[in-house]
Amino acid sequence: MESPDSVRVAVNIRPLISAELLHGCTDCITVLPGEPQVQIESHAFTYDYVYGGAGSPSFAIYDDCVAPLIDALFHGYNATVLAYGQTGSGKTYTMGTNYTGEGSNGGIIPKVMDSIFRRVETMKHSTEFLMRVSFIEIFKEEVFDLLDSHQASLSKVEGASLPKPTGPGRPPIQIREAGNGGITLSGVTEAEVRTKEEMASNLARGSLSRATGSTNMNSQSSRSHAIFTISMEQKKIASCLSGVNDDTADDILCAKLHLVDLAGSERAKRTGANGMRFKEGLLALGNVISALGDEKKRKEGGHVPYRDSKLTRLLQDSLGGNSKTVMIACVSPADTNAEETLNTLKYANRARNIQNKAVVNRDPMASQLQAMRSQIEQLQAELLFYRGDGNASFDELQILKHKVSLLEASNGELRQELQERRLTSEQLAQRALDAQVEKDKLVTKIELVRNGKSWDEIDFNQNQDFDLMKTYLLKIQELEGELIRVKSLSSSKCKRISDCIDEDEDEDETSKDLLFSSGNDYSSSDEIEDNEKELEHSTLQEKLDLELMELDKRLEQKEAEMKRFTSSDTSVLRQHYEKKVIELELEKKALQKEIDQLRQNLANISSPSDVGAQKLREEYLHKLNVLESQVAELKKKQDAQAQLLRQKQRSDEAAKRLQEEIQRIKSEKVQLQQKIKQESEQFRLWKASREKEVHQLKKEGRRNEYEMHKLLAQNQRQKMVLQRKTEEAAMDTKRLKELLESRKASSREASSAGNGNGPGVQAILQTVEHELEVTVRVHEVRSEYEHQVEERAKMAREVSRLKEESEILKHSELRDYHETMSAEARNSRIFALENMLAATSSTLVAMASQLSEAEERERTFSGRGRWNHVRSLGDARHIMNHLFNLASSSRCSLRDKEVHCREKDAEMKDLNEKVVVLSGLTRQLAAEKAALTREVKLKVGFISYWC
Ligand SMILES: Nc1ncnc2c1ncn2[C@@H]1O[C@H](COP(=O)(O)OP(=O)(O)OP(=O)(O)O)[C@@H](O)[C@H]1O
Repeated sequence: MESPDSVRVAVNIRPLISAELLHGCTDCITVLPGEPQVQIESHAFTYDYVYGGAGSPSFAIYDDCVAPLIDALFHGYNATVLAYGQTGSGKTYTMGTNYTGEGSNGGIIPKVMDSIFRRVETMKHSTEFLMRVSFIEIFKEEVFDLLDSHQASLSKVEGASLPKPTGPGRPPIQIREAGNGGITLSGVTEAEVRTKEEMASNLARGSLSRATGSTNMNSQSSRSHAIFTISMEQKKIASCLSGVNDDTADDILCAKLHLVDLAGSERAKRTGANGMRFKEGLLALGNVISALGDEKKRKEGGHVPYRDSKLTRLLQDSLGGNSKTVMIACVSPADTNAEETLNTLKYANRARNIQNKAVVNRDPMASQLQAMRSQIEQLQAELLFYRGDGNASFDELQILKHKVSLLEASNGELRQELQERRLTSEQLAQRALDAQVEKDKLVTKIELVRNGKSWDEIDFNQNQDFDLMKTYLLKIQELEGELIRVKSLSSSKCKRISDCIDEDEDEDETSKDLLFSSGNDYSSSDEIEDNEKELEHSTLQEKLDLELMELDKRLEQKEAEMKRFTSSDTSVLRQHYEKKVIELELEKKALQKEIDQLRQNLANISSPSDVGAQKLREEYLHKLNVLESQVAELKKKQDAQAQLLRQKQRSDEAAKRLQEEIQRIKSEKVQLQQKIKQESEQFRLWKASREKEVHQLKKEGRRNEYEMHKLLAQNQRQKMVLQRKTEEAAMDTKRLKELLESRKASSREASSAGNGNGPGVQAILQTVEHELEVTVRVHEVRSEYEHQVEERAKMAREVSRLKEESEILKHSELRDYHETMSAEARNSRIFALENMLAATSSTLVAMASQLSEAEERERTFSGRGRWNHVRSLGDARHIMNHLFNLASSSRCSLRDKEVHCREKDAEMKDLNEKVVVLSGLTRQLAAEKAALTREVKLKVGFISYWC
């Protein structure tokens, strides 16, 4: 009978209300005519149904979406209608939660009531119906019973910030998980209703007690999540069963329809609804929808955080469970609400991916009930027997005795099992504690990393951690094995005790085996710390859930036992037996008295020879015999009654013991629930801190990347400058060599032409010209070399600074690296470096211009016009002498220059080596950064995977 049903999603767009029109709001939602598609801004979404705007009229919601659910309800399926949306978007209006019973306000709930009772009316000849309603609200993460008579006096809460009364007058309802995995509310009022009017009055009564307040957007805003539940049990009437399949003849179909009106989903700030904790429920609902809506996670069987809030626990069956569900996303078309509307639409879109698995809810206890009924009948027959004065045998009494002994035996077994469970529970608690200790250690380690411990130190501890992980995983496996053992033990016992084990258990076992095998797979893999932690948490949660389920099952069994004890109204029975014993006693006394009287009469008969007296005597003796046998009979009866009374007393004591055990199980359960709550809270905190940490690491990673890019670019620039300078230095050296060569040649020429005139003078002039050029060049080269020396010194400084930087980057801790002061210092250093580079470039530019000037001068000197300035030979000689002097001094300086050149070459070599070292460091840094980024990505991946 199982079939996967997607959650169907409808969007209801209400018209602009007068307040919005007054504010000049415009419609920002477009509905594609004839298509269930809405468009807002640049986003388009497709749903199962769209109402309002250009879509279908709103009144059609019931026929399209809800009527099929009513059909399903009558066929034994659970169903849910859930209204979601921001405040003032029309949830209450659409659901009709504030229906008072008069007329029809067009909402879904009045139509549901109408439809159910019309249908019941047509089926009443063939089917018996038992209908109950409950109405609860979730306010500040507590569940309250809106139909509880204590609450009748509660008035509406004025203003969203006023708290509702709590305490003894308004006790919160506890959520309990039934053995079959269903959720029940212990002690909630389930009012039996027979007519539509009765149902409506319950709804109106509950609505009056609901928490409402005034917000900026809705004067009558619901500040709590309300769930109106209609439970329906139906059974075919025996006389109408001819021809009906025997298997289903005794079926009792029990189904529930939840009508959910959630509180507004908007951000509290905008509406002024501060201090409300319904957000927690909505947030958890969003997480549940995300987890169920994500196909990948669903296929992988990821953890669905139902336990994060009361709302999600209560809607556990409606979302991804045994229910047919329709979600109605209510939106306002006003452009001022566009952002919230978009959020609602996204939320609703995700909900469409949720797959439910609705099954027909046949009462699993129907057969057991039948057995109990026959037991009651049998007991009643027994009672009749003892009330009457028939002489029937004591077979029934023997049967009763046998039953009591059976019950006592089963009770003993249960007690033993309970003891075992208690032991297991203690062991589990111990293990949970151990896990917590390990967790704390890991958290401390993370803290150490964050607080600046170097990677080397962490690496040093890595082996230890790995061992820790291994022991940890071993523990988990051990725990899982034990759980399987306990579960199999429990199921075999249950089989023996009550013969009522579901097929579901096998399914559970299979799924658990799967879980364990996946756990083993996992343990064999070498995952990172976060993954381990998340898995550990979900395994622990699942284990605790299983524990809780087991306890619930146990509790149910005990309660059923208890019911069996109490079903045959023991006090009445006891009173009857006691009365009977007294009656028998009285009767016995009366008979005894009669016997005594007869004996006296017998003794008074004086003459035994008298025939009359003889006859009378015989008559008396006969009567005496009869009476004595009657007394004996009565005595027997009295003994039997007394035995029965003792038996009853024993069973009363057994019931008392059972009651105590129930109490103990209950308190254990409460403890377990608290433990689960604590565990999930701790995990939530851990997760939040991890997320924060990852966020910081990401930020740091980005900063590192930026720094790296900057340093790399700088390094590249420096390399280029260095290369250029090296080339220039090589060029200069070459040019210097050429100059030296030409100077040598000119001196040779000068010495060979020293004795002649004419051409000799010309040669001298040529020499002078050469000398001049040489001088100019020498000057230029000198200045150039001076610049070079300066530049190289600067470069050397830069290189050593860069090296320092690299050292800092390599060894400094992440935290220091990201402190603002440190970043500022780095920035200023980089800025200084850049300035220096700029200065070097400008020097080079200046040098280039100087060079071009020198070349220009050279050109001028080599031109004809220069000869006009050398008027006489004397001048020329004078100049020549001067030049000779200059040449000799320049020769010396050239030698110096050569030495300098060699020195510079050595320096250049040094510099090149440093550059190589620097590049190595840069590569190392890049590798470290890549590793860091990989780690961050990995962590982000895992966190998003577990979210
Ligand atoms: N389809 C509709 N047609 C006309 N008016 C509507 C419609 N839906 C809602 N309204 C009006 O909008 C206002 C807000 O509606 P309602 O109280 O149902 O919102 P809500 O979503 O339940 O708000 P809250 O979350 O604050 O309880 C009411 O005045 C209601 O009459």
